Amino acid sequence: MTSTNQKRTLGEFIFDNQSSFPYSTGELSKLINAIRLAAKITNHEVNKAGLVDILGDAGNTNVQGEDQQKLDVYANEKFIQTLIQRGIVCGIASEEEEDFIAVNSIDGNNNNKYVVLIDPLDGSSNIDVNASVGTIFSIYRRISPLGSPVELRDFLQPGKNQVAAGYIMYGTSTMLVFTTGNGVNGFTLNPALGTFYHSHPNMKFPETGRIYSVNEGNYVHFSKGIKAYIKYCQKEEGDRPYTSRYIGAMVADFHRNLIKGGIYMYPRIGPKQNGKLRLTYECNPIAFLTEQAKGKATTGTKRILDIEPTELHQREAIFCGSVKMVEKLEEFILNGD
Ligand SMILES: O=P(O)(O)OC[C@H]1O[C@](O)(COP(=O)(O)O)[C@@H](O)[C@@H]1O
Ligand SMILES: [Mg+2]
Ligand SMILES: [Mg+2]
Repeated sequence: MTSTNQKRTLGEFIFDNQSSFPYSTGELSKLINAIRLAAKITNHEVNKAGLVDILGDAGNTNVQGEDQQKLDVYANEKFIQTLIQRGIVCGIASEEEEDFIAVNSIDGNNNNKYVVLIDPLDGSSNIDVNASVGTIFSIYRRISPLGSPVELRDFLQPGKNQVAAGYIMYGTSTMLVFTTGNGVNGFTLNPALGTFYHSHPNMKFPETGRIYSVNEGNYVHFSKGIKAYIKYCQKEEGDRPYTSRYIGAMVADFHRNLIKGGIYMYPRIGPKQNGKLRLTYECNPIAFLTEQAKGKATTGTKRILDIEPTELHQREAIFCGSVKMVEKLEEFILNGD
């Protein structure tokens, strides 16, 4: 077992891999370093959530009509502040902000190339019960001309245009997992040293698995095909029944399935709603990681990364994980719905 010191740090990894980053001029490295810093600041508060006045409701609702938790607001502020203070992005969009935020470069111009979309605190319903939560981020190169103010279209690009994406998981340990289009790597924070170490190189989904993750409390609202797939998972046959695991934070359910093999599902809930998860800062970054880890991410009928977003906070159904399990689900949807 290589000791901590023998493992590369995240900073070293970014430095060593900078030349493989798309359009590498160092700006993306600085941006990932800023996300690393905001992650540590947020982690510090998450870890002592019960001791400081950061549990519970913040008393406002966000653009989704959801009650904001104090930690949603805190994480949102810390990530936005850290990115703005470093003047390395031209725009930020967040689950907790109705509109995107235009950011000038340090010299006051609009010369920065990247926009960032974030879900500052994923799994908000887990905060008060001390269960795992996360942060999700997605990075694009702007399409509007350099030197001009950032535009909405810079944030509404299809997921396949992402140059980087990742998440931070605040769980039994704190990890940062990300991709820049060259595979997926995971880093674990050594809290004593405040340093992320390269603990999980080249993460890949097992081709198949025995874990399915879905809120079965919504079962009555699921389509025939999805109900049939869940029954298939529960049937005593071959290597089934599979195990049902649902932490209630997409980041944590995804992370477990990435390591063990499995499928995460958040389907449409009845005719009206288009699923719960948001395309631009939840589904797209998780889908990019999934494909980079040799898994599959779909709406059930369409590749998530091919969807052309039309709204900043639009919702999409998502099924992602081990390729064989997602393909089996698609089969049931094709035959059942
Ligand atoms: O309680 P439900 O409906 O199963 O929803 C849980 C899902 O909603 C989310 O909490 C949505 O994310 P936020 O907490 O960022 O709003 C996911 O992390 C999780 O998988
Ligand atoms: Mg979320
Ligand atoms: Mg959130």
